[in-house]
Amino acid sequence: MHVCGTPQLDMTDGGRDLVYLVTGGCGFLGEHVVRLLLEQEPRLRELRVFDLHLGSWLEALNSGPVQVTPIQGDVTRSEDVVAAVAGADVVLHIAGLVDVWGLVDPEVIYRVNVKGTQNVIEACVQTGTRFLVYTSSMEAVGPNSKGHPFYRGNEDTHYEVVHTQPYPRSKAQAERLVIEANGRKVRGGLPLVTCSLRPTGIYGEGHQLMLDFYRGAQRTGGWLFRAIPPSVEHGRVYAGNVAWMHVLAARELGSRATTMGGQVYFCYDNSPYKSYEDFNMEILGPCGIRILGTRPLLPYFLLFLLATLNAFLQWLLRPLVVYTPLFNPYTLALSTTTFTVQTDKAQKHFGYQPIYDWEDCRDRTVSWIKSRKRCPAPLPHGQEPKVGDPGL
Ligand SMILES: NC(=O)C1=CN([C@@H]2O[C@H](COP(=O)(O)OP(=O)(O)OC[C@H]3O[C@@H](n4cnc5c(N)ncnc54)[C@H](O)[C@@H]3O)[C@@H](O)[C@H]2O)C=CC1
Ligand SMILES: C[C@@H](CO)CCC[C@@H](C)[C@H]1CC[C@H]2[C@@H]3[C@H](O)CC4=CC(=O)CC[C@]4(C)[C@H]3CC[C@]12C
Repeated sequence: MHVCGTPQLDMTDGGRDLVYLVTGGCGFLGEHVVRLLLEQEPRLRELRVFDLHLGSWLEALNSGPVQVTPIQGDVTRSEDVVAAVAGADVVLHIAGLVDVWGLVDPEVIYRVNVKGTQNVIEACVQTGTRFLVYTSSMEAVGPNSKGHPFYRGNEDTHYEVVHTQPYPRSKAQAERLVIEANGRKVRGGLPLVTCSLRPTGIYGEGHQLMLDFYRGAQRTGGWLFRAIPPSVEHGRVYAGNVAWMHVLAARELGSRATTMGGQVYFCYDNSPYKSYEDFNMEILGPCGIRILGTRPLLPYFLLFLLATLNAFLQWLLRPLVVYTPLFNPYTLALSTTTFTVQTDKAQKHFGYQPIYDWEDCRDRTVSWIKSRKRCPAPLPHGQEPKVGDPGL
C-alpha cells in the first residue's frame, strides 16, 4: 500500500507533455523507474528506454497513453547517446556497470561509468536538454579503503573519501562530473540543471543477488552461515522508493532549480538498520531460510584469508576462466564496515517521502523471491541474466 497518494504536480510549464529518457532502463533499478514513471508521471508523452540489452517486457508497456520507445545503444558511444537525448526534456542516467567482483576490466568500468556519463552530459549540452538526474551510489562516498565507519551520516557529514577499487572510484568521478556540469549553458543558452542521487544497497523485486542468496541457502538445506557481526549496520533501500526519488527529483528539478541544481541526495526510506545478513534475513526468513549462529561462525582473520585466497585464485585463473567468488577482500571490507545514512535533505529540498512503507517493501520482495522458479546454477557474481525475463 502506498504511504501517500499521487502528489501534486508542478504545472508551471503549462502542462506541456514531456519526453523522458532513462538510460539503463532495463536493469534492476531501471525497470522500477520505467514502470513508476508510467504510473506516476501523467505529463509523459514519450518515455525513451535506452539500454545495451533491451528487455522483451518493454513491448507490453505500449498499451497505455505514453509512447514507450526502446533504444538499443551504448553510453560509451557518443553518437548513440546524442541520438537518444535529442528532443528529450529530462534524462535519468541510470546506466552503469556494477562490479565489485573483478568480472569486468577496470578500464571498461571507467569507460562505461565515467566516459559514459560524460557522453550524457555533452549530449544534453549539445542538444539543449536541460534536466539531468544521475544515479550515483553510497559507494561514491564510502566505505573508504581505511575501513572508517559512516554511522547514520548525511550529505554534510565529513568523511575521508579514499577509493582504491574501480567501481566506487568510477561512481565518485561520474558524480563529480554531473555536479560540476550544473549551470553549463546548453544549446539555446539556458543552464543545465543536474542532481545526483546516492542509493545505499538497493533491494527489491529483480534483485539478482538476493535471489542468489536464497538459492544458495536452498542448496545447504535452507541454512545461511553467519559471517558478519550483527553490530555492523549496512544501509539498504527499497528499489521502489529509490525509483520514486528519481521520479520526483526529475519532476521538481525545473521549478526548484536554484535549490536542487548541483546537489547530491542520499536515497533512503524506512528499511531497518541492520547488518547485511540480518537485513537479508528479514526477506529470506519468510521464504523459509534460517541463519546459523548469533555471531560469525568463523573468526575475521579466517574470512580475510579466504577472501585473499579467492583474490589469488582469480588472478591465477584469469587467463583461463573468469572466477568471481562472492567473497573478496573488497566485498569482505564492504560488508563488515558500517555504512548507514540518516537524512531528510531530499524531503526538505523537493518533498520526497518514501511511497512504500517497510512492511510493503519487505512483502513485495518476499513475494517476488517466492515467485521465482528454480533455475540452474547461479551466474558468476555481477552477471545478470539478459534473457529479457522481466525481473519484476
Ligand atoms: N544495485 C545497487 O545496490 C545499487 C546500484 N546503484 C547504481 O544504480 C544504477 C543501476 O544499478 P543496477 O540496476 O543495480 O544495475 P543493473 O546492472 O541491473 O542495471 C544497469 C543497466 O545499465 C545497462 N548498461 C550497462 N552498460 C551499459 C552501456 N555501456 N550502455 C547502455 N546501457 C548499459 C545494463 O544493460 C543494465 O540494464 C547503477 O548506476 C549503479 O551504480 C547505486 C547504488 C546501489
Ligand atoms: C557475508 C556474505 C554472505 O552473507 C555477504 C556478502 C555481501 C556482499 C556481497 C554485499 C555487502 C555489501 C554489498 C554492496 C553494498 O550494498 C554497496 C553497493 C553499492 C552499489 O552501488 C552496487 C552494489 C554494492 C557494491 C553492494 C554489492 C554487494 C555487497 C558487497
